[in-house]
Amino acid sequence: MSQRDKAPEGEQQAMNGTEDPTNDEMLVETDVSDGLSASANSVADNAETVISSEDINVWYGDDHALTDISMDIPENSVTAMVGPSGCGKSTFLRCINRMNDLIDVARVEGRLTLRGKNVYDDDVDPVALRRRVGMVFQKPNPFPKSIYENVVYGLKIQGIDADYDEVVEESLKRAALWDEVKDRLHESGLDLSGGQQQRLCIARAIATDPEVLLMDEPASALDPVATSQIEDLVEELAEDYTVVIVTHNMQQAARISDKTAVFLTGGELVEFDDTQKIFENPESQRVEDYITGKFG
Ligand SMILES: Nc1ncnc2c1ncn2[C@@H]1O[C@H](COP(=O)(O)OP(=O)(O)OP(=O)(O)O)[C@@H](O)[C@H]1O
Repeated sequence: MSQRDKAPEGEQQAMNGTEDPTNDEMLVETDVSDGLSASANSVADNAETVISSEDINVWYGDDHALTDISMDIPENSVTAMVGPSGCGKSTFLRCINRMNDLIDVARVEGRLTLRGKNVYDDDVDPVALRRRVGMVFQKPNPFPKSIYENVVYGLKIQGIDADYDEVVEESLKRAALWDEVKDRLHESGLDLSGGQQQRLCIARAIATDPEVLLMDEPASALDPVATSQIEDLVEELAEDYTVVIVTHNMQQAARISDKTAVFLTGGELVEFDDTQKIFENPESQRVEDYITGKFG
């Protein structure tokens, strides 16, 4: 790993938020197609591909975690990654912004392009890539700083000159948090509720104006009200960003995503299609069994 691949302190802290203390997989038989929202399956046929994965394989040492993953993710949409624990969803997410570079034993092969450019080319700076591809983790992980400083953190460490007041207001508004915090911007981000902290992390991720937002189970540590706020927010964010979200919650995937990728044990992408198709009429029996909770 080269020096510049190393995450700055803040990103390293953010990495610490990836452990998975919960497992809310649907283990009972259920009809999740009821959750399909009006927005599901709404990606325009001519939507441009933003991320294209071509035969991506990932190994951790000798363990083959992802096998020949190929999919095209359209712009301004929500793509959900679902599948049982350990099937490689987070690993795939981390391929998109090269977070796997930070794991010494990880090896990635294949092509993964962002607007046509292979992010694994030698001339791609992973830090610059992560500016274009923001990430939000499972556990809200604001820094022990003020709300204001949390939002401008990425801009400051990257030395980006901007009207910080404007960025803070705009980012907090986009993250649906402004009204709740506008009078306490200089209080600690750690004093917010869990749901507010997660929206602060979303504001921090969008402050650097990325094109893509990766979200690794962003609501699984939150209560139902905060979860619902995050779901509404994700749908709104897809008007401006390409959102890729990992979730264990089938109803959440059905509610908020336009495309769904179903990974199954062994790091295999079994089906990738419009969310409505996956939940109402999947091609694969294994996918049908999984989404109806016949196996976890
Ligand atoms: N840093 C790592 N070092 C070694 N093996 C890893 C590492 N991260 C993940 N793995 C392994 O890779 C496989 C895929 O893990 P990954 O976390 O991507 O799955 P997941 O589908 O996101 O799981 P979950 O839903 O439980 O978060 C698992 O077998 C896991 O043990």
